[in-house]
Amino acid sequence: MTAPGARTDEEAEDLDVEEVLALVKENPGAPPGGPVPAHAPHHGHQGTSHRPAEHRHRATPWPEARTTAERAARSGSRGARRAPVSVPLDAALGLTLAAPLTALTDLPSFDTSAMDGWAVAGPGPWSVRAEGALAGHAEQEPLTDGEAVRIATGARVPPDTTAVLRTEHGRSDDKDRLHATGEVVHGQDIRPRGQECRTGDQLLPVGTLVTPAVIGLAAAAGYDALTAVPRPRVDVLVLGDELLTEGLPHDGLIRDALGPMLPPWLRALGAEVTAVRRIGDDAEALHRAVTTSDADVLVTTGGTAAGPVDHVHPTLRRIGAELLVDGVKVRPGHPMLLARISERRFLVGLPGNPLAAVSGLLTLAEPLLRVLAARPAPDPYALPLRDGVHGHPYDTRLVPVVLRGDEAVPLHYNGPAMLRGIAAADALAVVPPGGARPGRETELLDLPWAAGGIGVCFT
Ligand SMILES: Nc1nc2c(c(=O)[nH]1)N[C@H]1C(S)=C(S)[C@@H](COP(=O)(O)OP(=O)(O)OC[C@H]3O[C@@H](n4cnc5c(N)ncnc54)[C@H](O)[C@@H]3O)O[C@H]1N2
Ligand code: MOO
Repeated sequence: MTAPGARTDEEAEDLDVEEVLALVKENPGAPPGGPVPAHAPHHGHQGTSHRPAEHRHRATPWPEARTTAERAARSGSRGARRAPVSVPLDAALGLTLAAPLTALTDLPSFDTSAMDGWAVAGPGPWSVRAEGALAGHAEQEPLTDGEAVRIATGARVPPDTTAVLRTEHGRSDDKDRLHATGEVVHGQDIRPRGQECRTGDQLLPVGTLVTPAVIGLAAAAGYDALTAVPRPRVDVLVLGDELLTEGLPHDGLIRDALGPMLPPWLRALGAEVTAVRRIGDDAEALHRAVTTSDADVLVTTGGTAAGPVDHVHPTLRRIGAELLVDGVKVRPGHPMLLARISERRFLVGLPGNPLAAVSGLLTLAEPLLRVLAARPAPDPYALPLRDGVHGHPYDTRLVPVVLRGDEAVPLHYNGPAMLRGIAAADALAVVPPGGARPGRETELLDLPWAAGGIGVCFT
């Protein structure tokens, strides 16, 4: 039973963000307490008040939406993942190993000098051979006791070498005999064959993300190509008649922010972007684009809500797609959706409001693409919020933050239609329903260019 004056869940879901903020301020008992950053107010249609009640109740809680997206990518006999392929080293950055990296050679593959100096045999002084040993050159004759040869770092040490004497630790007398200026330890500055690995040793397991260092190790270990999970192919379909691809906004037309933003972001999430198509608000063109694409994942932008030209739901119904997520209890971005359009193909519907699209990207596309690309899940982490953040009563909020020391600082300009906050952000804070007080530990979603910065996002 509902207490007099209290709002029911359904009524509260009907609140738009401005109303929710007002409600929190009016009620001193409601969290969060303390000062609240002056978030820019949200304008336009924020709420679900225009949507039919049965639609609202299908909205999935935010954490569950993410696990649904992961599960969808895993379902089926071998999951929806593409079969492993052999990829040349220079194209493998950001992929995941589908076979262990096993050494094809000993490393080093021969006994090597670790320093520039002389290879020596037995105790000094030594007579020095006329011809030196350079890296990459033919093997030298064995040394005999009392003999030395000039040697470069990385050169093969001649057979029967007992030590390498660094240039700075040797001097020649007037008869051109070489003396050590200090103690010479047997084996010093020789890298023995197989010191790092033997042929057949496993260097890295299946599932390793291919970083620049992995590419370097693979090359050193004899590989020309790697067996890897290919990037899932993604077509981006940008909906909306109001969008310009260049110049200044005019006459009610605005610049398309998502067409330029999504491809590099999707690549950072492990995808290969195979096409970016501008569809307009044309149901037939959307149907054609969806049914003729052979991408693994279609990402649409806009057209997810219930307006007269919102064609995503009708198109999914027309092709008999299975809606796995139809609305998420998250602000911004709640009309986002995930559908299975055939056994191994998916459609992620991102809302048109740009920050709402980012929210959909990180809530649905990130887990889906991560599993399809066989990337490891990032370790969840949390930091205290420096300032309190108002929450929605029932929905999670994603709020751009910068990381300063051990704190996350919420940014202004976090309205659904704004990119100003996220463009300056290091991460998105996951603010639970009800909000967060200053100092509260809050889960953070890293942005791909902020996390470790290995640059896979820019490939
Ligand atoms: N009756 C309802 N109206 C709205 C609801 C609702 O539940 N019922 N939800 C609101 C929320 S929340 C959001 S978010 C938006 C989502 O709308 P759509 O996904 O249908 O997107 P559009 O209507 O096409 O566009 C919304 C907004 O975003 C601008 N936009 C679209 N594409 C781009 C782009 N590529 N670059 C920059 N800006 C873009 C577009 O011009 C609109 O201003 O719906 C609310 N309404
Ligand atoms: O306002 Mo809507 O929550 O998705 O951006």
